[in-house]
Amino acid sequence: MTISPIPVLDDAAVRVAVRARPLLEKEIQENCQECVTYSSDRSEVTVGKERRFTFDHVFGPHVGQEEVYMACVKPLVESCIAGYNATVLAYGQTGSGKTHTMGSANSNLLQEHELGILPRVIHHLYKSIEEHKKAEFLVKCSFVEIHNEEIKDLLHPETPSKSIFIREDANGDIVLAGVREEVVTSFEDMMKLLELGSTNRTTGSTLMNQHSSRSHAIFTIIVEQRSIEENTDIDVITAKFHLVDLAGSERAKRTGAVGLRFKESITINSGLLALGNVISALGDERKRGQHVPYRQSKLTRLLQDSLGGNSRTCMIACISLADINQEETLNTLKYANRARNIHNKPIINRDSRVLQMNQLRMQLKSLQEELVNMRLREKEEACALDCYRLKGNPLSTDLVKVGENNCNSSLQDRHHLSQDMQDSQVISKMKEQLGTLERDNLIYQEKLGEISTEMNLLLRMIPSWESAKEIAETPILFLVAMAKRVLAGNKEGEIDVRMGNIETDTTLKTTRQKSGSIYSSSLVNGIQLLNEADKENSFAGTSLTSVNTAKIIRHYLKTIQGLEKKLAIKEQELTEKEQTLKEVTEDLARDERIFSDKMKEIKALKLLTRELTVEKDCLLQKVQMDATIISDLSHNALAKENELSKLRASVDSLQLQPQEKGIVLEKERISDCNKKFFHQMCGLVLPFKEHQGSNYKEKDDELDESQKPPNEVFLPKETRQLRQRTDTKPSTNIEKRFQDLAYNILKGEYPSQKSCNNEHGPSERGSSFRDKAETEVPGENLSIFDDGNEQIFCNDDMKSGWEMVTRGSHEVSHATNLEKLDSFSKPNERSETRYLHPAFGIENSSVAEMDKERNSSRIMETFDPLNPRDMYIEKKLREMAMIWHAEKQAMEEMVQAERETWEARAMHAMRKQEQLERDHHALKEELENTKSLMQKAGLGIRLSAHSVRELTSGGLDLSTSIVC
Ligand SMILES: Nc1ncnc2c1ncn2[C@@H]1O[C@H](COP(=O)(O)OP(=O)(O)OP(=O)(O)O)[C@@H](O)[C@H]1O
Repeated sequence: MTISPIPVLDDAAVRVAVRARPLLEKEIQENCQECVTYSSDRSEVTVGKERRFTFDHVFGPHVGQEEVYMACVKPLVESCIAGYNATVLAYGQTGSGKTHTMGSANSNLLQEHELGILPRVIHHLYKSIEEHKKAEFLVKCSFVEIHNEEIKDLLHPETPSKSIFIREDANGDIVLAGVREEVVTSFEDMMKLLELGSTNRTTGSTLMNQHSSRSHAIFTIIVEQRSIEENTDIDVITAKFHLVDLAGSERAKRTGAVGLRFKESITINSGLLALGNVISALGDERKRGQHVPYRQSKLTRLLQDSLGGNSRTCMIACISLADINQEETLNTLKYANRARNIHNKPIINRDSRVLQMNQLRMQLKSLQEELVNMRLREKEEACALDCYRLKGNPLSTDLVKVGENNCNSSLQDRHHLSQDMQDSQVISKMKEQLGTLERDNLIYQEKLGEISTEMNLLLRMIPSWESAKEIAETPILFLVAMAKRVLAGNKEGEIDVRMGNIETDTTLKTTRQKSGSIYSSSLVNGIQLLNEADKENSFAGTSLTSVNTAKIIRHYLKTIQGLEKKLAIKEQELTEKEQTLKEVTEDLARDERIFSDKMKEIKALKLLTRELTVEKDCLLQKVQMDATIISDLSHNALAKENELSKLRASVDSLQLQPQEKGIVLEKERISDCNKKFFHQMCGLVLPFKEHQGSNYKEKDDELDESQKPPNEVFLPKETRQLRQRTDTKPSTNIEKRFQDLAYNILKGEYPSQKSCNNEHGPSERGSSFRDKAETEVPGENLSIFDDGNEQIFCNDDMKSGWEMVTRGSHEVSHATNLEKLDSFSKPNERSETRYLHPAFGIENSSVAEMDKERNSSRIMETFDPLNPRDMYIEKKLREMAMIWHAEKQAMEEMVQAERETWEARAMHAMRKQEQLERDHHALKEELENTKSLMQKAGLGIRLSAHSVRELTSGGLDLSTSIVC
C-alpha cells in the first residue's frame, strides 16, 4: 500500500498557536484598551510591556478562520489520512473565542468564511478521501462532553454516563468504552451529527459570556483505511482525530457563577488544573521520566495519547486583548508556553497482527523458493553422474574421486534435502499451528469485541430491570454464556441463556484451561519437533540450509511464544474484565437495591401525588364554590349597598323634612291662610268700591314660573287693584281703613277705640316720632321723622292722613309724591326686610309684603263706629278674625300632628338606617370572611402545586402519574 506523503511536521513537539480575539462590543463600551502586541513575523506576543512569549503561530484579532485552519490544522488532517493520530486543543479563559475557533457550536447560520475548524476538517477529510483511489475508507465519529467529571455521549444522550469508561486497548491506545461510534459516509451526515451534538452540549450564560460552554467537548473522527491495491505489505491503517473545545478557565467572581454554575466552575477549573499538571510533568525537563498524573481527571486520561503519546498535537491558546483580562491572558500564555515543551511519539497505526502475518508469509515464501532451487540442483547433479557412468569414460582417478566426492556430496545433499523436506513438513505443521493460533487470536479478538458489545447491551438493559432477582440473575447468565462462547469458541453451539442452561464456574475454568492448552500443547509440540530435528541433524552432520531452517523455525517459535505471552496477557485481561464484571454485578445488585428503594419511594410519591391531586381537585371545587358564593355575596352586597345608599338618601331627606321642610310647609300654609284671609277682607271691601280699570299691568301673572324669585310672596290681583285704587287716591278712605284693620287683625292687633277716634293727622306712634325728630327736606314738600329705628316720611297729603312707615335705614331722597315715597320705601342692601309674624313668631314674608303694601298706601281715615255700615264691617271683620283664629288653631294642630308624624317617620327612618348599617356591616364581614377563605383556598392550591413541584423536582418524573 502506498502511504500518502507525510506532511512536513516536527513530529515530536506539540505545536502551540495563540489566537487573540478582537475587543467585544461590551469591552469597547467599557473603554477597554488592548494590552497585547505581536511581532511582525507572527511568532511573538507581548503582554503589557514586558512579558514576551514565542509560539509556533501568533494570530492577531483580524486573522480569519481560514488562515488559522490552514496554518494549524490542515497538516494534521493530512497526517491523519496518512495514519497518524492527531489532536487539536483549544484552550483559554472563558469568552476568549475557543468555541468560535473550533466551530463546535451550531454553524448553520454562519457564512463560509466564519466556519470554524471542525467543519473545515470534515470537509477537507472527505475531499481527501474522494481523491484517494488506492484505499477504501471507513469513517466513524463520536462526540462526547465531560461535564462535572461525567462523560456524556452527545450523539446518544440517552446513554447513561455511568456506562461510559475510559480504557486502554491491547495496543495501549486510550478508548472510550460505552460510547457509540457512528459510521458516517458523507460530509453532510457528519455535519448533522456535529450539530446534533452541539445542541446537546451543556452551555449556560455567565457575566463574561452569554453562551458559555460549561463542559469540555471532544469530537473524534476515526479514519480506517484498507488497501485495495494488490501486492501490498500493509492491510489496515487506523487513525484518530480528536478535536477538543475545552471549557473556559474562569473566576467565579468575574463570571458571577453561583449555585450550579459555581459547581461547574469548580469542576472546569479542576479539570484544567489537572491538564496543567500533565503539561508541566511532560514539559518540564527536570520532571521527565517521572509519573505523569493522567488519571487525575477524565479529561487528562482521555487526552493521554494526545499529550506525550501517539499523536500529533496542536494547541490553540485563545486570548482576549482587553486590559481587564490581562491577568487571565498572561496565565493562558504561560500555560501554553509550557505545552510547547511536550514531545509526543506519533506512529502510523498499522494493525500489528496483519503486520506479523505479512512477515511470516514472506519468510515462508523465501523458504519455499530455496527448497525448490535445491531440488532442481540435486536433479541436475544426479543426471550428470549417470551420464558419466554410462559413457564409461576413462577419466583420471582424480576425476573419479571428484565424481565420487560429488556423488557423496550429492547423497549428502539428498539427505539434507530429505531432511529439509522433513523440516518443511515441520514448518507446514508449524504453519498450520500458526494458522490455528491466528484463527484463535482472531476469534479471541472478536470475542473481546463481542464482550464489549455485550457489556454495552448489558448496561443498556439495566434500566429495564425491575426486580432485584432480575438484576442478580440476568447479568450472571449473560456473562456465563458469553464466557462460554468466548472460551469454547462456541463450537458446541449457542447457549440459550433464557433456558437456564448455565454452567458452573468450574466448567468455565475447565473450558478455559482446555482452550489455553490448545496453545501451549501446540507450542510444546513445535519445540519437540524442533529438538528432534536438531538431534537428527547432529547425527547426520548438519548442512548450512538445515541450520538456517532450524534457526528460522526457532525464530517462529519465539514469535509464537511472544504471541503466547500476549495471549496470556489477554487472558489476564479477561480475568481482570471478569473481575470488573463481578464488581459491576455487585454494583448492579447494589443499584438494584437502591433502585427497589427508589421504586418504593416512587410508589409512595405516586400515592402522595394522587392524594395531593385529589386534594387539589377538592380545593379547586371548593374554590369554585367559594367563588360562586363570593360572586353571589358580592351581588347581594352591591344590591344592599345600593339599597342602603337609597335609604340613606331618603333618610337624609327625611331628616331634613321634619325640621326644614316641615317649617317651609308651615310657612306656606300660614302664608296661604293669610292670603286667604286678606282676600276675604279685600272681598269685603270690593263691593264698596267701583272698579276703575287698571293702569297696572299684571306683571306677576305674565312672568314665567322660572322668572319668579323664590320664596317671594306676590300680592294677589285684588291687592294690586286695591293699590291701584289707592294710588289713584280713592274717593273714600273706608276701604283703607278696612285694610288697616285687616292688617292689625293679621298682626294680632285689634283696632282700639283710641286709634279709631284719631281722625286726622298721623297715628299716635307717628306723632311720637314727630316729637323726636322732624326734618324738612329743602325745596320739597316732604318731612322725615326719624327716631333711629323708624323713619316717617310726610308730605302735605300726610297732614290729611297719609303716612309712610318703613323700617331700618333707607335712602333718603327728595320726593314730591307718593310714587316717589313708594320708591323710597324700597329697602336698600342694608335694610332689614325680615318681619316676624306675631302669631307664630316666624318669618312671614307675605306679612312683610303686605306690611310694605300697606305702608306704601296707608290711608288714615275716620272710622265712624256709629255708622251701621262701619259697624257691619267691624262685625264682619271680627267674625272673620274669629274664623281665622279658629282656622289658625286648627292649622297649628294639624302642623303639630304632622310634625309628630314627620318625627315618627324620621325616627323610623333612623331605626331603619341603623338596621341597614348593621346589615351592611354584617355583609362586609361576611365578604371579608369569604375573601380570606378564598385566599386560604388559593394558598392551599399554591401549596399543593408547590409540593407537587417539589416532589417532581426530587429527580422523579411524576408528571405521568399526575396526568393519570
Ligand atoms: N476571532 C474572533 N472574531 C470575532 N469574534 C470572536 C472571535 N473570537 C470570539 N469571538 C466572539 O467572542 C464571543 C465569545 O466567544 P466564544 O463563545 O467562542 O468563547 P469561549 O472561549 O468558547 O467561551 P466559553 O469558554 O465561556 O465557552 C462570541 O460572541 C464570539 O462570537
